[in-house]
Amino acid sequence: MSTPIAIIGAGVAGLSAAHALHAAGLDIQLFDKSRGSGGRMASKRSEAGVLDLGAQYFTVRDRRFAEVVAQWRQQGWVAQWSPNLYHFNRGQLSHSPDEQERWVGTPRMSAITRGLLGELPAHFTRRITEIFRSDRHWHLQDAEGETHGPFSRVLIAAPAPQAAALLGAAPKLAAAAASVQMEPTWAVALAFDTPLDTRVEGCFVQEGPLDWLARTRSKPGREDQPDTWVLHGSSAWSKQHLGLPKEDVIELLHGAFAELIGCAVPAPRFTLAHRWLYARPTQGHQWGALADGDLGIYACGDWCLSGRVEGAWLSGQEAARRLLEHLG
Ligand SMILES: Cc1cc2nc3c(=O)[nH]c(=O)nc-3n(C[C@H](O)[C@H](O)[C@H](O)COP(=O)(O)OP(=O)(O)OC[C@H]3O[C@@H](n4cnc5c(N)ncnc54)[C@H](O)[C@@H]3O)c2cc1C
Ligand SMILES: NC(=O)c1ccc[n+]([C@@H]2O[C@H](COP(=O)([O-])OP(=O)(O)OC[C@H]3O[C@@H](n4cnc5c(N)ncnc54)[C@H](O)[C@@H]3O)[C@@H](O)[C@H]2O)c1
Repeated sequence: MSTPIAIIGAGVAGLSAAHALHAAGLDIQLFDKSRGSGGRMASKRSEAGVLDLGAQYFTVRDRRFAEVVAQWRQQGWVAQWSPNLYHFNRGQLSHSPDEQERWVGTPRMSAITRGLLGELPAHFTRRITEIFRSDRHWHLQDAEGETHGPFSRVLIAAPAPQAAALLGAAPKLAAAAASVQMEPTWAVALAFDTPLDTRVEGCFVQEGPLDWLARTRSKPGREDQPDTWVLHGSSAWSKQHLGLPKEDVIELLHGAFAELIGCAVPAPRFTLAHRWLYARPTQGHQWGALADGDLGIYACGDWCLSGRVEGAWLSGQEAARRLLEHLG
């Protein structure tokens, strides 16, 4: 058996790379600090049903991504979501229909990464703290002090600040990753016993604390869920309120929601808040992926491209392509 390749991060980018490398006949091993796969496209099980707290949907612009999404659709992992869309601007809630195709995982966003993970070898609840070389191979150290290896190559598929911290052995790559600023997002879920009397199913919010809100049961595969809403704070508001206790975040975003939604909003029977520290890069890049073929270190993630699900998937493909190219 050949020496395997380590992939740190089992979000869309890491799993995209894992798939491409596995398909090329290479042994890979995935490591993630969380309890499961998905990263920022994870879904949380709760007493109010499954909640998509991170990525809400994705769009498709690239031909290669379109091909893979067609396969995901055939496998039953995704379906189109055509919400009744609104936008909120200058104190006005307005209907805002468009022609854009939007896709969601079914019956939850994490169905995609769960499908991609399949039977691939993965180690969860393993926060990697260091990558070091010994005997011409790479080894990983985790937060519990355990070492993993040997690996022939390492591919880091974590958000830029977390990738930068692991790229000490490749200073140029570390500097590029460290130059990427990522902004936080507070996410709040609210569940109501009585469905809200509104036609809104998704809303882009252009002022105030909120950035986006969505009605979970308007998404395919979630029709039977209670009336649950996911609200996202804007980057500016989330940054400003980064250290606020969750109860206060829920109260403030619930208040902003009640003010703009245009119908009576009773007290929710269930609430939840989640803070995404590295939610989105402040700007997109055209790097595809970062690579040092001589060292055998690669980095990928949404921050190497568009800061969206599509960008993450394409970046994983690009990292795998460059790794395979170096192998000859
Ligand atoms: C609130 C929110 C809303 C969004 N909405 C949309 C949307 O509607 N449409 C869209 O296209 N995109 C959206 N996005 C962006 C989208 O979720 C991301 O672009 C995409 O999921 C990023 O995938 P990734 O694999 O690059 O990174 P991630 O999903 O962040 O995966 C990185 C993985 O690395 C792991 N990790 C990090 N450090 C370590 C370490 N030291 N050791 C081990 N594991 C580690 C993490 O646990 C994580 O699982 C949203 C993001 C957020 C946060
Ligand atoms: N909160 C976060 O941390 C985070 C991180 C990454 C991406 N996102 C969001 O993910 C979405 C994905 O982007 P995309 O380009 O794939 O999707 P998209 O084409 O649906 O939306 C892109 C942007 O165009 C505007 N827009 C689109 N349709 C609109 C409509 N009908 N009415 C009014 N405005 C409209 C919105 O400002 C929206 O943010 C974006 O909304 C983005 O803000 C959020």
